[in-house]
Amino acid sequence: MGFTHIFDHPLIHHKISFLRDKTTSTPQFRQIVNEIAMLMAYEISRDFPLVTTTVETPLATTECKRLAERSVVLVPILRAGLGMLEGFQFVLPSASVGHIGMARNEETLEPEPYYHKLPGHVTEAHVIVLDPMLATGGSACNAIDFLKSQGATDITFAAILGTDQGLQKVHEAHPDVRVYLAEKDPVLNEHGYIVPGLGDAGDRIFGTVDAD
Ligand SMILES: O=P(O)(O)OC[C@H]1O[C@H](OP(=O)(O)OP(=O)(O)O)[C@H](O)[C@@H]1O
Ligand SMILES: O=c1cc[nH]c(=O)[nH]1
Ligand SMILES: [Mg+2]
Repeated sequence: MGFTHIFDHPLIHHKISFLRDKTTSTPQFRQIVNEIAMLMAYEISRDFPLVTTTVETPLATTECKRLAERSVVLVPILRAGLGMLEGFQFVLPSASVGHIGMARNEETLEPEPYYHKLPGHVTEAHVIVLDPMLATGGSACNAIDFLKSQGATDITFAAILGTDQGLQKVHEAHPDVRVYLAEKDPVLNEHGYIVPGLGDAGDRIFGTVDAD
């Protein structure tokens, strides 16, 4: 089994309770998704490598530690993954951003990719894939397959809610990929939705709950 980290932190539990609440408005939902993303970024970056640099303070010359340039690429899976992007960028402002567009077919639950744009240095960087929902794991695996086909070797997947089914699928296909979940839920329903979950993350982030 690959690496899984499930957060157990009061701030994260508190914030997720508002995401689950069906009365939470779209602006609030979007704000809270980004707040959780920011907290996740803090933990995910715990082991990031540092380079030494020389800095002139107002008083002296000193050696400091900084993250290497171009060392992180954030890859939100459209649409819902975009909801986590600002939170990660707040903590990692120098990270480049790649995009993968993917929509799950509502009948088959199979992911259908429709767009991709990645920076060239995805091959050397630590790639963090963002998507609030890890349900069957199909979208995550498809995105990771694509990233590896483009030369990515160092990949982390960050989701707010996930299931055992999704985790198992990712770890079986990609045992080298680290998975971070803010919380884990017990089941998927017959439509592939996480239960109790929070509904359709993309629709709640972008205000399209009433779309066709
Ligand atoms: O683990 P899976 O079973 O593949 O399901 C998870 C996927 O479903 C949702 O996207 P959706 O297809 O609703 O697209 P959207 O982000 O445009 O709403 C979610 O954001 C994941 O990408
Ligand atoms: O519960 C779910 C499952 C997949 N995608 C979502 O947005 N929500
Ligand atoms: Mg959706």
